[in-house]
Amino acid sequence: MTATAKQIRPLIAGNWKMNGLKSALAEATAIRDALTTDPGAPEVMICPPATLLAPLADLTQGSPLAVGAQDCHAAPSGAHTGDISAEMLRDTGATAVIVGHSERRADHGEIDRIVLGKATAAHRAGLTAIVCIGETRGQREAGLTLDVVGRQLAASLPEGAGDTNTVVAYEPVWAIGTGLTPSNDDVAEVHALIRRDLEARFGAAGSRIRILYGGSVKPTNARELLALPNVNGALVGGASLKAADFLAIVRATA
Ligand SMILES: O=C(CO)COP(=O)(O)O
Repeated sequence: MTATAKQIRPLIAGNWKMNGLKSALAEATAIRDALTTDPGAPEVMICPPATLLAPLADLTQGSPLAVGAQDCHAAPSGAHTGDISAEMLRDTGATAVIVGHSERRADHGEIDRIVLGKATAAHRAGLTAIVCIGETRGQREAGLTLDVVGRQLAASLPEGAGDTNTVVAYEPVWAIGTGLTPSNDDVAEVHALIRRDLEARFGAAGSRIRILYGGSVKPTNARELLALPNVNGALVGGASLKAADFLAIVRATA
């Protein structure tokens, strides 16, 4: 049976990217203090830079605000200067890690095989892998969106993916940080494709894996985007840096 949107608890995750000195913890504290533990409330997560993972995890311990990282190495330990393993992230108190963000795909040449290794590492360490996929502007204009997204999804998700350890984030590259978003129909079309592929590969678990939309989600457009079929939450960049904006997006799931 296909799970309905109502049965899937939405996730609103903030990706702070390379933003946030210690002073940013004040925003996280404001977010933490505004969250409720209502069963109907969405799950809420902040993914700060690695330097803030441990202090944020301390700050949010026992609260409804979860902490995620932005990247991990595929290996558990070893000679990889500057890298951080999924096990080390887990050790900070993080419970999730974003892998395959388009900025890492572009800046660090992370192809699907590398993303797959990182998602596998996340699972090995007991973290939820938030696996990002999405087309560039050129690919959309060439009519390749569904091909690209389908291919990235198939090649980036490990065999052991399920609804408790995996979240998929659809982030059209051209919508990130630009103020542009796809039309509602276009978002719904891509999310429907992702859902079909997840169900075909993972069966019942595939119907429960959360599919987030990301790319210029703001308080002004969140309610509309979050109401679309198979949109089970949002991965928020710029608007997650200010508590008031982020909380407005959290409330838009109601
Ligand atoms: O890349 C994003 C989240 O991972 C989206 O960023 P913006 O919300 O700033 O467009």
